[in-house]
Amino acid sequence: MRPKIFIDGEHGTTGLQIRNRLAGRDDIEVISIPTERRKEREARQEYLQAADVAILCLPDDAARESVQLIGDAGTRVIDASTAHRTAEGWTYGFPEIDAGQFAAVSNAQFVANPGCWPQGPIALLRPLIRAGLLPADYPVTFNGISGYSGGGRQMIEEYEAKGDDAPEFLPYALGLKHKHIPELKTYAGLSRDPLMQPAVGNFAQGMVTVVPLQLGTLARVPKGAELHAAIADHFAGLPGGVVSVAPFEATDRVASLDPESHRDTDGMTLHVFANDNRAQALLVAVYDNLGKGASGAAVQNLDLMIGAERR
Ligand SMILES: NC(=O)C1=CN([C@@H]2O[C@H](COP(=O)(O)OP(=O)(O)OC[C@H]3O[C@@H](n4cnc5c(N)ncnc54)[C@H](OP(=O)(O)O)[C@@H]3O)[C@@H](O)[C@H]2O)C=CC1
Ligand SMILES: CC(=O)N[C@@H](CCC(=O)OP(=O)(O)O)C(=O)O
Repeated sequence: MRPKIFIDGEHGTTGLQIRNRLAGRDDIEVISIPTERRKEREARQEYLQAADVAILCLPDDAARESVQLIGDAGTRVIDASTAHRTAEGWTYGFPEIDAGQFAAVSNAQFVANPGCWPQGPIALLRPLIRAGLLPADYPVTFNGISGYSGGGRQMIEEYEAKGDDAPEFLPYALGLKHKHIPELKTYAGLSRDPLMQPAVGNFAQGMVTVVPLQLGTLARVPKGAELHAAIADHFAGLPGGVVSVAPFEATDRVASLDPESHRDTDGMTLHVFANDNRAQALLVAVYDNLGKGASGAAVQNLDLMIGAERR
């Protein structure tokens, strides 16, 4: 029997991208709610309970409601929203954070798909903290830029209406309380709240996240090559081949840091740049906010949960 997959919110930005990625697959059956009934509780409950795996591509409150509507039907869930990322009983759907996380996702009933922003900094910082090269209480700041599809249908409509008149680069979350901070802190292994400074650009898809490090403040100052080796060692040999680590290089410009360079891919590329004389380093992650940042990650988690070959 092919597993039945229901995408709750399949007409939204993340949902549509998941549907496109699943189109043409004959190992699963995607069940779709009639468009006009997509917000009716009873109809959603019927589909949520009939599915083997439900993928929630909804605002946080609606995602919580979906879990409640499933009740004890046994449906497995991948939630793309922020609602359950640090919640008890949920498995964090970023399999590459630990070798054992692939099996944890495969066996989980409830998988919280990661947020687009935290994924890059988590991939970069967690191996360094684990290796003892950065202390857990390091005062992390990170900045970055995302395509406007990160803001969902509403932001896409706003940017597309303005066209060239939309701002090229717009910092936001200036209240310093972005909803992704707890997730980043938890899975990077930090003991203090990181300072997050995101921006949105006038392009649809793609993102770059940058963590600058002032290493001179540490009791033992690691060299850039050590940081790179720790990150590269962590990701070497992990299944899936989704996260790759670029060679360590002394350079001022790298064309592949273009946030759109990973558009429509599910991969993530990590870079380390450093000036050892200054005891400074930059950790950089490049990916598609709708690829590894959302829909690509959801399909990767689905494949682990249903035991499908990675495509
Ligand atoms: N876009 C991105 O890069 C990322 C998004 N996410 C998360 O994924 C989730 C979906 O985001 P995104 O796809 O961008 O958002 P969109 O606004 O593009 O899509 C949300 C969808 O949910 C539908 N919806 C809203 N309320 C309900 C409800 N009560 N019942 C059923 N359907 C409902 C909307 O329908 P309608 O439009 O008709 O109101 C819409 O189709 C969010 O939690 C978001 O934070 C996570 C990582 C990255
Ligand atoms: C450009 C933009 O507005 N981006 C969104 C990213 C949303 C997202 O990643 O959604 P989750 O919180 O469900 O992960 C933001 O910063 O809120």
